[in-house]
Amino acid sequence: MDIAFCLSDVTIAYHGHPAVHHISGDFQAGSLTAIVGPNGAGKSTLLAALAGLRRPTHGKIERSADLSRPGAVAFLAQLSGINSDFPLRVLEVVAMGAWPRVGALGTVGQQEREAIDKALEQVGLKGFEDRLVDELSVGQLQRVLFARLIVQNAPVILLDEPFSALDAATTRDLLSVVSGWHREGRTVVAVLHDLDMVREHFPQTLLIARELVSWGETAQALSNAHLAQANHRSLAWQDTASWCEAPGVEHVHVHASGKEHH
Ligand SMILES: Nc1ncnc2c1ncn2[C@@H]1O[C@H](COP(=O)(O)OP(=O)(O)OP(=O)(O)O)[C@@H](O)[C@H]1O
Repeated sequence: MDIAFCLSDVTIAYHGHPAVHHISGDFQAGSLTAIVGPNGAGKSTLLAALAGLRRPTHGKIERSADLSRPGAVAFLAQLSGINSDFPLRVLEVVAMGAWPRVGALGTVGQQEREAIDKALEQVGLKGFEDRLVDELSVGQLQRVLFARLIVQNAPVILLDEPFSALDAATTRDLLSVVSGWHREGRTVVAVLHDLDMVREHFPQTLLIARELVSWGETAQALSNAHLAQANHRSLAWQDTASWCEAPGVEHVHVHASGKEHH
């Protein structure tokens, strides 16, 4: 089977403190994977690195060759609202998904317009085209951002906590979009906290607690032993930060007192 991302000994540090530590493994093309772990486990950091927004401090992430074209890896950051000094309408935000094909200054043609209409219908927002996005509810905004992802039509889609703060109906609708992407053979990776949802809808799971705890079929990856191990590690880093022996990572040891020791 083809590999979408190959991680070799990936460490990502902020100011010398490793947030992701020595992760190795592959994301198979066409897989649907949940990234799970305690708060501060490095999930968002790892996802941002897959998106190419963060460079590993040590080790490397190789992408399959077909993912080098612009827009081939779609990324949805944690929901935080859209900040803009000028009013953006739903249609304009969804049309941004077509930018990798038409360019920032290009015109959206008939074919793209049809894709936008179809995407809005799929997320239940037909008729919302002219609404201002900063007047939408959190759930409606997330539907708009999913419509943008549908229009982008990327082979790889990365989602950071896509269902947090959403009601049951919105979650169900957007989960079915994710399942559809999986059926279409796209590679989907999502950071999630709801383990029941992961067990029901995500065949693969990567459990991280700064270091890799488990990665594989969800039932196995989320065994009680693995979850206990992840919790144990998170308690440990709340006490003292771990050392990183990777070259290029400054050795800083932070004690519970907050004092740094180099
Ligand atoms: N931009 C940054 N600068 C410095 N430290 C950061 C930055 N982003 C994250 N960190 C630190 O890296 C560690 C991992 O953070 P990250 O957000 O990746 O974890 P997470 O597993 O996604 O957490 P959560 O479940 O709470 O969202 C944390 O200790 C965090 O404080």
